[in-house]
Amino acid sequence: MKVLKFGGTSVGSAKNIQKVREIVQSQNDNVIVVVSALGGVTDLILEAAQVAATGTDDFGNYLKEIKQRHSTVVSELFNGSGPITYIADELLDELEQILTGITLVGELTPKTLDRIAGIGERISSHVVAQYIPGAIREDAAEFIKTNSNFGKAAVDFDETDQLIKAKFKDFSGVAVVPGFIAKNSRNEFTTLGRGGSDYTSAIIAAALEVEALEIWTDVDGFMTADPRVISKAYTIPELTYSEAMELSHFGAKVIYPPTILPVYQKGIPVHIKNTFKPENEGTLILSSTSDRKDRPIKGISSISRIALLTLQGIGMVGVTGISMRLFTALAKMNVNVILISQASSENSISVAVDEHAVNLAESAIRAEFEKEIASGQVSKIAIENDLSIVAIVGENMKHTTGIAGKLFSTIGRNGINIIAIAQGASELNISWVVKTSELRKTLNVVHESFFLSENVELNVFLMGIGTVGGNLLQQIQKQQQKLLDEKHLKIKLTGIANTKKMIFRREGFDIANVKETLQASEMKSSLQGFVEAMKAMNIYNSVFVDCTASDEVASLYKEILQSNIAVVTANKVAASSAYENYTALKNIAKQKGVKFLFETNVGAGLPIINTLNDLVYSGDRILKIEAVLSGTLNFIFNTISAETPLSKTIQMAKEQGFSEPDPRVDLSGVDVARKILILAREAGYPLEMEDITIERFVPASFFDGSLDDFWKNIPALDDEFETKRKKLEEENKKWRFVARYENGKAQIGLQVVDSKHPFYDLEGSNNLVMYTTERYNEFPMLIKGYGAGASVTAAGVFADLIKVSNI
Ligand SMILES: NC(=O)c1ccc[n+]([C@@H]2O[C@H](COP(=O)([O-])OP(=O)(O)OC[C@H]3O[C@@H](n4cnc5c(N)ncnc54)[C@H](O)[C@@H]3O)[C@@H](O)[C@H]2O)c1
Ligand SMILES: N[C@@H](CCO)C(=O)O
Repeated sequence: MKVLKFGGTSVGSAKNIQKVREIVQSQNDNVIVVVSALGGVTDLILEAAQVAATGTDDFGNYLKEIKQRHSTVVSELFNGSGPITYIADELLDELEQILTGITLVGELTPKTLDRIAGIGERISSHVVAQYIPGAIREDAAEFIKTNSNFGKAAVDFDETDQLIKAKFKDFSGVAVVPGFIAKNSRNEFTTLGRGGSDYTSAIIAAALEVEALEIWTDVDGFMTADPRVISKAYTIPELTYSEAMELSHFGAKVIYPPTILPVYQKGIPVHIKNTFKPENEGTLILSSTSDRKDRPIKGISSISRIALLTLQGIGMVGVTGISMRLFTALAKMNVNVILISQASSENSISVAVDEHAVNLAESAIRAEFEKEIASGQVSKIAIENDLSIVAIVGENMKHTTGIAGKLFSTIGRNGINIIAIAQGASELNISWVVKTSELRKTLNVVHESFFLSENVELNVFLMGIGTVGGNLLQQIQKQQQKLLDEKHLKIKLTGIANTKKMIFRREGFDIANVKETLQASEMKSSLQGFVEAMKAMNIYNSVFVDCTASDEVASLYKEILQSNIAVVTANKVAASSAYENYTALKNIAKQKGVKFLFETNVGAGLPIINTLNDLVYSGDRILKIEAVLSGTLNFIFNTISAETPLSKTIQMAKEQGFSEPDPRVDLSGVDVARKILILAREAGYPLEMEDITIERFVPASFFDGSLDDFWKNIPALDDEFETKRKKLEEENKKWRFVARYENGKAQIGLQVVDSKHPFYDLEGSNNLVMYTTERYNEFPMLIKGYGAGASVTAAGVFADLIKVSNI
């Protein structure tokens, strides 16, 4: 035998009741069907009663709607005829009479309310019983017996179990039973509390020790998190009774928590199923589950509209009875305590309560501790509003180390402040309090970090869509699906700006037409505006990508990192700024637990900085760096010829995307100076730009004036360079612009190399770096390859981005 319970939505319309019939008829077993009232009817009855209690007869509108709901369903299912019409009318007349009575006396007692609260179930059970061929209706009030705590009566299990067993002793077929209602020993109607139909079904299931209890509802079962917040939330296939209980308490309103106890005691499996998608597996609740041990967390639940009350005072330390008095005071006022946190110092106790109860709770505590407040033993009763409680639940957390560590470091890394924490020794649940404004981010972060989300999300805010930024967009677009399919990494472009416009979208932009979207945007670009928008969006796993060459943009990193947003940058300005600023950025990143990555600052996509870091972190010491670090200059010296003069090669380097937006930065040696400075710093040497000796090969006068002046004047150097070039060619030598670091000193300049020199054969825009280290001593380590260009640089930025995601 099985017990099937159908909720309000499942019996909410004629169409839905047809589905219920299909489900019941598809069972190859005897079934007891427990039903709720038609969706929304119980609320209407309760509201009508409240209105009636004001002494007016304004309940008419509610009554009309209640009657309308039932008559629509009855007429659609039974063509408006048959015995059901009389039964429904009779019960609705009973409701009307009692509501009229309430109006006359102008008072509503809990007992009277219970007299009518279950009328919806009484009607719906008749409707369903008559609609399923061969089904009989049984009245729950005859066999579920309670005390007289109207509104939430306690079940007398001894009597109830006996009555249920007697009632269904030789039962076969289909019986339909109203949920929620019961009677006391005086034969008066009582109710089992809201959500009580679940409870009814569990009481019957437990008494008869049935094979299974199925709760049919309008969702697919317990989800890993609230699907309205986490789009990636999915149905949890199996839960233990304790896990289901915890998740229900913390806001997952799939099942009414007391339901669990009777079935848990008898070890009866509970299956949560969706009436509207019966083919889905749903959630199975059992004594022990067969799920994966590598996922210690089953689900995340949350409750909003929480207030935290903190009772504080040095005078509380070591004094017994404080907690007892606190909780007794709250209990007396019927204030439900949702979370408790007390530090071992005992100088404060925090309790989380429903926001609506906070004033009541505060006055109860003030009254209780009046004397201690007056004497200063209790120094403060602090109240914080607009909070939420989040809880992770999972039996596999027990004795698994590192969960709390991972949880709180992930939350911290995303800049979310934790206000209070509670974990019971059962290790089944860790709960913590955050500001409600941080709730969405918290749920996302936790869902993702415990692999409850199938995909890791990376939210990208890109500034600058020129040569590198533009190419990066193309690469992300091309690779997006593959990363999602194979690496479960979802890269979302959530913000983008050029110098004119900026746009933001939490759900991410379609990269295929993001440039058009940006152009059509009305939002003017503003640096501070961009940062403020990122902060306001407050999305977890956010990364700011700088593909500009701007000083102003680089000056934003501090604030960005401080907001727990990672920074990936192709722009060398920050890492080559004052040493103090460079270290400050690194420290903020470290302190906040977010990444600050700039691999493309040296050698474009070549792994020059990462390799250096690996050497240093593994205990090697960098003794000497010799390198060709300018793609532009190497290209120029490889391209210059009798037909292609210096000025032309500079233009070509610009056109091919090798040079800086302003090529004077390359020609002046500034770009290379920045690079050797960054390498020296990453090698552990605190160098400043002034410490670098720069030997220029283009006279300073060419860098005075505007960029236009530069382009106009530069051909004046062509002849001189051609003469020198010819001579070099005859000697079979080449120019290389070389950077060197050794013994705390760095210098850069033009060098003539012969064919034996390792830099001689460095083609095109290639770069080459030689690290002489303690380990790579006799034969230095060499890294060589394209040192500039849109696609390789964008690829390097992309690689840094992927590193941020930690996949
Ligand atoms: N091109 C390369 O081979 C290469 C290699 C390594 C590193 N880099 C670095 O990458 C960065 C970009 O280089 P690029 O070649 O793409 O230059 P680019 O001139 O093609 O693109 C830079 C873009 O940034 C935009 N920009 C500038 N200031 C801005 C602001 N305040 N707000 C929004 N957008 C702004 C510009 O409008 C431009 O579109 C530079 O820092 C450069 O040093 C380039
Ligand atoms: N302008 C730079 C780009 C790479 O950093 C170069 O030519 O090397």
